[in-house]
Amino acid sequence: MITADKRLIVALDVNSLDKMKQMVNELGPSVNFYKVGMELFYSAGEQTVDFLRACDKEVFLDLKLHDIPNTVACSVAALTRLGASVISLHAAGGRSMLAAAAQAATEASASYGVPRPQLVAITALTSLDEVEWREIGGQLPISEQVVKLACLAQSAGIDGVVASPQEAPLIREKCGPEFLVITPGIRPRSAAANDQKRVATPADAIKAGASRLVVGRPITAAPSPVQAVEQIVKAIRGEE
Ligand SMILES: O=C(O)c1cc(=O)[nH]c(=O)n1[C@@H]1O[C@H](COP(=O)(O)O)[C@@H](O)[C@H]1O
Repeated sequence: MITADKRLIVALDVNSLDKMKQMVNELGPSVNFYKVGMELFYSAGEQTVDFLRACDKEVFLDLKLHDIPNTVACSVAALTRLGASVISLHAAGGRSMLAAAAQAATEASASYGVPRPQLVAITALTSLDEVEWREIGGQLPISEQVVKLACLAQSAGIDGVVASPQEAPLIREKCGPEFLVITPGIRPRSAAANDQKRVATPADAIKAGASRLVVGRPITAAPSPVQAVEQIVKAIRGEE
């Protein structure tokens, strides 16, 4: 079995603790970073994060917070207690919301005695293409809007963004080498796109400047999830 690579985050998009445990046990030491998103968290709650932490796995808690600054700050404080390494919120919540969240993460981590989670801002969902983007009022091309939101998030004290690999080079150029760029919309050449529109292969996402790749169905729905992980990790390492 291949050694784990923290640049791969596997999305555990299942609806029960049992199904989650089954996938984590199947993947074993080949994966050390998992994403708990809305489906799993709303189905099984905090015990999902507790289980992963007990297995020594890192967690990206992807609840995509988007509300007024006070509500998001208090939610970030509550979630910080769980010990996730990364928490997501929407860049479209605006500067005050982003700054309040960043401050809450710092204060809550000190008061709970846990490491400060990194906050990442959702820019434009990878399921959107230019047509749907204009339909919701997008004025700039998606790539320009994503970079604009990335710069806003960075200047408000946010640690990184979630964007498609297609925008990663522009974000890197504007926000520098330290800024976290997490890219879903990852599809190995043989995998179905499903509902994703702005996609790239694992190798291309890394070349584009992504720090970490989020991959769900190409692994979890594969005939052999372990083999799918091996292929993706090799691609990330430039060994394919
Ligand atoms: O925040 C995310 O992780 C996210 C943002 C985005 O723009 N697009 C996106 O697909 N995601 C998540 O990334 C995962 C992608 O899953 P697959 O399409 O199955 O690989 C899902 O859990 C989505 O919720």
